[in-house]
Amino acid sequence: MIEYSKKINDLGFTIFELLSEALGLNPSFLKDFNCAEGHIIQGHYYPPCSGPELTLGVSSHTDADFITLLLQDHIGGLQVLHEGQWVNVPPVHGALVVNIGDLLQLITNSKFVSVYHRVISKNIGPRISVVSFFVNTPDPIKGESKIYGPLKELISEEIPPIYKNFTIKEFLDYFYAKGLDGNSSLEPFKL
Ligand SMILES: O=C(O)CCC(=O)C(=O)O
Ligand SMILES: [Fe+2]
Repeated sequence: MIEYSKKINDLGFTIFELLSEALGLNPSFLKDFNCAEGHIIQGHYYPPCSGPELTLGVSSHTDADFITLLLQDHIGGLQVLHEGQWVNVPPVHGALVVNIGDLLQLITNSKFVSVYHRVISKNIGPRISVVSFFVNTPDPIKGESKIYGPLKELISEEIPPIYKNFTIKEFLDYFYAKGLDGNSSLEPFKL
């Protein structure tokens, strides 16, 4: 697990470099902005379900982070919302899914958009997935919480900010209080 975590960390840094370049910024920009500072790894276990049409593995949501790197096994079940339709994300051996999270949407002023996804239930399994969230968390000792908002490099008179400045604590408190209810965590942070 430690080896996996190190590799995912390095991959995350590379993806942040590519995303920074895609935004026309210095490759180290998003990393220097502490986007990869907190790395949370979760293991999910989905037992086989006798009535899969009656429930979901994980309900529709967007991730409350900058990016997510997701490893799913051969069972499948992950779906993304594309043009109003749920589309299967078939498992590809050795491949990771990269999702944009809400925090990247906020700081890029919606240049990158977080993706709604869910996991359907199946009567086969169990299904196992390992999910790595790149997020900045409040300092556990000092309690300090970084302030984020649309990057000044990406806003101008023609492209005004869509979101207000917020602390990571405010954002995460709202996300955890709201739960995965299918609504966007971005609403209260809109200007
Ligand atoms: O298990 C999966 O494939 C996805 C889980 C997920 O979306 C999440 O933990 O945020
Ligand atoms: Fe998710």
